[in-house]
Amino acid sequence: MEKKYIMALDQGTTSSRAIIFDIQGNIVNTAQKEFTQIYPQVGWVEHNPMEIWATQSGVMREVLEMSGIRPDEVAGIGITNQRETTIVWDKNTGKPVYNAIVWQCRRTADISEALKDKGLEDSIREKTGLLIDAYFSGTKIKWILDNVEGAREKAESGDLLFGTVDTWLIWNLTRGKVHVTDYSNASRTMLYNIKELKWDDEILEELNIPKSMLPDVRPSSEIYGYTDKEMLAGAEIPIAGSAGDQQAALFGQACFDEGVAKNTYGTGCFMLMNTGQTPVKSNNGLLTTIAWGVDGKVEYALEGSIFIAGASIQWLRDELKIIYNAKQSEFYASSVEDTNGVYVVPAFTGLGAPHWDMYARGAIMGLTRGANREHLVRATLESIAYQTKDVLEAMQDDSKIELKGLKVDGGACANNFLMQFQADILDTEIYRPQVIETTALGACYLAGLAVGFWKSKEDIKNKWNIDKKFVPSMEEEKRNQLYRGWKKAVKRSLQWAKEDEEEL
Ligand SMILES: Nc1ncnc2c1ncn2[C@@H]1O[C@H](COP(=O)(O)OP(=O)(O)O)[C@@H](O)[C@H]1O
Ligand SMILES: O=P(O)(O)OC[C@H](O)CO
Repeated sequence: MEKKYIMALDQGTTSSRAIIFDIQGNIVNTAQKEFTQIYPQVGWVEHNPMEIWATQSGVMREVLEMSGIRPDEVAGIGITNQRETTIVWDKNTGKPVYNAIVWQCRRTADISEALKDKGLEDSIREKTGLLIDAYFSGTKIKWILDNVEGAREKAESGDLLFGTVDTWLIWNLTRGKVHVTDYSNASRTMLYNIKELKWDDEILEELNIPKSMLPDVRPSSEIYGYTDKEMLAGAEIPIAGSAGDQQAALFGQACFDEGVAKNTYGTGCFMLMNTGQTPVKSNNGLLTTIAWGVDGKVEYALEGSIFIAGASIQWLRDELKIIYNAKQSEFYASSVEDTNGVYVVPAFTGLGAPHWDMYARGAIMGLTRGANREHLVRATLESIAYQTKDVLEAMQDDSKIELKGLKVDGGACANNFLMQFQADILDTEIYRPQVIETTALGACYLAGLAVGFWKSKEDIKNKWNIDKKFVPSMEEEKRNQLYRGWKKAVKRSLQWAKEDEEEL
């Protein structure tokens, strides 16, 4: 049977998606299913790994059926995933010993603080490129081993496996035959030495994590294994690519050259800049991370992680109930000339880059008697653009590269008001591609390269097509004045929860 398609499995924080692409890199069909978010305590976030697998394998079958495509027409599967989220399972039964601890979960803040108190910040940064934070997988594994009955003994006797979501999916797709991850996902565990390309024995010892639990780390584009025969009507499809979702988006945006960056506007916002084969150390609160391992070499990126972006629009919809859907935010924001002096700082789960303040909390500043719904909606959208500016300034300073333009993707980049305001406040052109599902596209390209569906990165670069360019048109004085107001508002939100605790 002629191989005409590549399938991307995009396992995100709120939903599992399967997308089929043709040889032009166009989307043929998509199937998507949301799954349960579990909040056992304030600040804790979990997913059920079996539900992750059930939804992901379900949409994989569904997208084939709805498109009338036979599994043996698919040349390869590429995987991309929410990063850092931690799953530990028993290799004999295939059953997780605990729920997946999600990247947003703050339960290991104290384990992280303890590492900082021991003065390990510099060495961990040097080796892993990361700051010590509950965000990453390392402390989450330790929590499971310390808190789930019998887990440590089983781990020490070699019966437990750890994986980020890519690893969990590959293990299940191959029915337990393959236990691997790719460089980009390994670089988010806080256990992996991104320069020497190996699991770090000292950090493992510090966190008391047996090395036998860890997956093999492999390039982002190669055949790891094949789907089990019983899964898709006897077809054995090569699982041929894998990358964390933000790195996959960088690849899908064809940011292959040094100094080229993208920003993904989803639940959070993640800006990554390709820094080539050099890991650039940040002096401004950015992360150094592996972009991918492709063509026999590993490339790096600088990353600014913003925890709340599109999620603030969900907050307007679900909590404040002042919009019916995300799209409506554009209409309200455009119906007023400005925010009437209102600023929203959506620090609902603290602030990520470049502030890294676990104790910051959300704030609405500058309210006056005339402030209305439209102003609040506009201020919330503007906050996404301001947070991006904070990150971009840090990135330019670290890389010494002045960005000439920024490629964008993710659900919220469909908002034209937001994109124009972003161009204005950055004073930089914004390029929105025709395919904004770049995360899945990146996974598809990585798999396609491994199975020879596409020949080279050049081949892929030529497929990048623009939908719309946003050109800055704001006066410098106004831009500076608006941004000063934002900085003032952020200052007021920092350390809020901590002071509160002290007062109590
Ligand atoms: N037109 C819009 N304007 C503003 N925000 C939007 C718009 N459409 C979607 N969003 C936001 O984008 C997010 C969904 O984007 P998506 O890329 O699917 O995110 P994720 O992969 O993180 O789940 C949601 O938080 C939603 O509120
Ligand atoms: O699933 P997303 O799009 O919210 O992305 C989550 C990131 O990978 C977290 O680091």
